[in-house]
Amino acid sequence: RNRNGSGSGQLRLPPGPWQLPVIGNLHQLMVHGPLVYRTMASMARRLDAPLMSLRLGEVPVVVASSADAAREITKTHDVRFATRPWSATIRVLMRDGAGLVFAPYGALWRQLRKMAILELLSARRVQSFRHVREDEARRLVAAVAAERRPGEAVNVSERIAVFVADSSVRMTMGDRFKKRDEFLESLAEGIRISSGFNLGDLFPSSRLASFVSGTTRQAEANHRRSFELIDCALRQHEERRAAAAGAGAVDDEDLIDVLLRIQKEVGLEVPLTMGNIKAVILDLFGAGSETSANTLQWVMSELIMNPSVMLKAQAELHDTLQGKPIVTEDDLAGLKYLKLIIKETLRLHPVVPLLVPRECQETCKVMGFDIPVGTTVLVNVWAISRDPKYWEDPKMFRPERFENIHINFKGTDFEFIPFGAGRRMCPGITFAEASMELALASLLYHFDWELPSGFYSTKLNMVEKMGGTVRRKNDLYLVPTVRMPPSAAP
Ligand code: HEM
Repeated sequence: RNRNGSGSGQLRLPPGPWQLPVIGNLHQLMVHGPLVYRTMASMARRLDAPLMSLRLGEVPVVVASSADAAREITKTHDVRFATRPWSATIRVLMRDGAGLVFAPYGALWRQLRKMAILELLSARRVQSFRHVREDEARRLVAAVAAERRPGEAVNVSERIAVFVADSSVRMTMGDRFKKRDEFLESLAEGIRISSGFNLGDLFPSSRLASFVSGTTRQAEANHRRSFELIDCALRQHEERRAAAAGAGAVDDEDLIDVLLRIQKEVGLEVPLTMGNIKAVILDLFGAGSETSANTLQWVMSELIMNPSVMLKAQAELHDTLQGKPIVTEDDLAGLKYLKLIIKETLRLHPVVPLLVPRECQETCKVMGFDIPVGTTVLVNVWAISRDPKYWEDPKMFRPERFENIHINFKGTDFEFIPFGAGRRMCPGITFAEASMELALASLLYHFDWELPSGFYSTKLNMVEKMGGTVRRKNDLYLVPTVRMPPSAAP
């Protein structure tokens, strides 16, 4: 074990594995491939270190891997860890103004956060988009039915991603976006390059400037492209509004309307620039789409491997709907088992497994160790929610485990925080739940699902891929059989 960290003086840092000069612990992480949350979990277990020090290139990192450590970081010392590290990449991506996800802790972040909680992602706002989700869920089942050939598989991953993307775009700009595919591509790249594991960000002061400038160039190109596409979305939005006003039509506010209205309000503590507005729009997609879509893909993967769970969920749906032609959001409240399935999936497959990185703003003591100012702090939610200390048979997919206990993901039960906790916790839970529940209920109500012939559920490939979020490495292909014909839908 080391007492690492150059210049740490007499500080008592959390224990960590041996470090090499220059690269620190990168070699131990990289040797096991890109699923770093898994490698970090086994390192922390081996060292019995709920708080563990690492150095990734030049970046000092502390990883919290127990419920107590997570509570200390996100609750007890909340304010000290309430800012995000700004790498060279993030600086480029935020050049025209920060959004909510990366805004440094301070007045701008507070204002954006308040706007998100009270206006953009409030329960009332989420409710106001009900018709969009119901309409997109109908399209989802219609698309599966149309694509289906007897005995042939449908790309479920793709259908789910399209459902989530189209609903998000419509809630944001009131309509489909003509450049949706380009936009999603640029967004996925932005998420990947901002995740902090590229060489330029790990060696910010390096003289080997080529990879630093390579990273910066890539970030610059991505930033330019994303902002051009947002400009395009804003223009399309304006044209639509003008046409609607001309026709005397009155529409619900979409999220762009809300943002532009708030921008004009007097008395804002910090003026909102168009740069901030565009960054928030990007945030809503970046933080909301891949996360919800990937979670749904993991749900469907687990259901295929656990057919008795799928049958139980379908039985609940049929009992609740009593032959109604489609699932509506009124039906969701009665679907208790379906909600447990989503909960259990968030436990086994937290798609943001290390939370979004925090940075220590002020040297402080946590669990008897010193965390120096400037340290990047990660919370290994993946490790915590599979730890046998808190979970019986942690690797088993068993939604029933949540039946008689009051553990929830709302940020107070630290053994289960897939959305984080404290001031920086995800503000999009209600938004995410609404689309995930409706899409899942619709897929299970209208179809039975099987693996293509020759595949066995116990052999389903569950290999993960880490981009900005954790997704399936291979798209999920399943064979649907119609159970309740979507054509019966109005
Ligand atoms: C299954 C779906 C989702 C998961 C698992 C998830 C998870 C997370 C996590 C782990 C964080 C970091 C929390 C922390 O640092 O403690 C976060 C932050 C955030 N999420 Fe989500 N999220 C989801 C869906 C959404 C949706 C649908 C939206 C909005 C449309 C959203 C918006 C945000 C924003 C804006 C932040 C940054 C908050 C801040 O820094 O103050 N998320 N999310």
